[in-house]
Amino acid sequence: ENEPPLVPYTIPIIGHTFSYFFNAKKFIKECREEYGDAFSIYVFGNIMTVLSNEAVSEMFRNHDDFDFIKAIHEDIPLHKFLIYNGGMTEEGNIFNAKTAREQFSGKLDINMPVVQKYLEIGMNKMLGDCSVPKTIYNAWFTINEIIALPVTNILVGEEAAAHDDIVKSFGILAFDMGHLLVIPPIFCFIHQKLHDFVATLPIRFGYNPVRYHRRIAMKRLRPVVEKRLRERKKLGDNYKSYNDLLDFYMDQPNFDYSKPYNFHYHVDNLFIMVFASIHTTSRTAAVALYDMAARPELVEELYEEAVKVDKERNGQLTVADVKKMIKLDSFVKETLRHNDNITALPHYVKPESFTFSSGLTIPKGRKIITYIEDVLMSKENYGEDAEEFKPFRFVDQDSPATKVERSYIIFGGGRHACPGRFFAINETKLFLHKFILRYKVTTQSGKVEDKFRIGPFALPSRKALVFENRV
Ligand code: HEM
Repeated sequence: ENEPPLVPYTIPIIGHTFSYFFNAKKFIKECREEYGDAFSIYVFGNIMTVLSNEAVSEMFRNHDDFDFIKAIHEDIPLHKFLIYNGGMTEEGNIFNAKTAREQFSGKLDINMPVVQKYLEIGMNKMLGDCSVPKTIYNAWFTINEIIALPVTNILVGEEAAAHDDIVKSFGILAFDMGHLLVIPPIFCFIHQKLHDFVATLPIRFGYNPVRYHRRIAMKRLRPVVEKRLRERKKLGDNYKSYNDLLDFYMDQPNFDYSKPYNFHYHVDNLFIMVFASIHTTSRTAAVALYDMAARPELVEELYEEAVKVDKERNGQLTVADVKKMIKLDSFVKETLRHNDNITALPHYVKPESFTFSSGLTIPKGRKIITYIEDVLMSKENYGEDAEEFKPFRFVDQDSPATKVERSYIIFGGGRHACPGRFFAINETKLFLHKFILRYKVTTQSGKVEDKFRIGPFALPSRKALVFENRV
């Protein structure tokens, strides 16, 4: 009773699947105009409730009533790959959130010099000298390799991260798992369990992308852990902690290297952080480059700001200096706002039912998804020109890219809003800062490139970017 309206459909079983998958922008917009903040559609054999504006804020305020983990496992069966820690669990997620908050975002002063040093090394390696212009298709992969280097250093320390294989492995881990996401849930038309069966078929035939990555991680991390255990024993209280996640895991009360598979458990936890931290930030940095590439006037303004901040510090920036880059911050926020996903953040209803303040009720087990485009492009919050790309929209607005607001849900909202966002934004800004000082980038076509679309979701464009040294 009193459920959000179910949008009518004509073809049984198929329902709205085609409109949602091939024409999501128009279809969801029309539904929203007709049915308001909450409505249900029938896709891939299931009813899904789409939420916007106030209904989204209510969902974030009552986050404990909504299950994100079940929705993630449905798309990527992490629990089947990460066999030693069970993938993402509620308990594990509390620990991962604490890890991101304390070890990444909470230690920016210590982490940023590491990021700075290795971004420069990564850029040298992957882009290097562009006195002869370099054309790169699908630049996300290149940016991802650059970003993987500083993050791997923060995850496992300089000694292990000196090995190219572990950096490469951490960089591509999320892409390897992402391949499985491409299996569309067509079998859900028959039954959800059939989809689960098909999605996990590669594993049944022995394909587990994590196995290869685990082998590399074990090979590179074991000698470092063993060395540190010896140091800990010898130095006792005088042991000087290393500033990396590996040492943090070694400090945990449940770390016991002598116990079989205990280290595997911690490596699986590490993989979740790899998954959460590299792919997300490299995607943001890549989209920002594509956004910059067709807007030369924007780059020149950012360049002026970059030179000013850089001169004051002779190239060695502190967190306070990164904060001073207000134009860059605004640009990064605008890039994130224009991420072009139509829907995002699927969750499942946990209690018997959930009732919104509007009186609409959804039952236990219902899948919900936010109409993120509507929230991020809301005229009410961003004005009449909400849909325009205005890079300096947030300058002097007391609205940094990290600030979670009801109209800016790129990092989620409420108690479970992304705890890694301070690290992510600082790292992205540092990447762009170093990049702008050294290079110029243009799209090969000379126009703004559209993102690469998979149904309602958007990924960085795969079109060519041309990189040149700044003279
Ligand atoms: C631009 C980059 C990033 C974006 C867009 C992003 C986005 C998000 C979003 C939307 C959520 C909330 C999911 C929900 O509502 O249930 C989230 C949660 C989370 N993110 Fe991020 N994230 C980014 C970077 C990072 C980084 C760098 C880390 C780790 C250092 C990280 C770690 C986490 C963790 C652990 C959670 C779960 C928090 C919880 O459930 O309490 N994220 N992220």
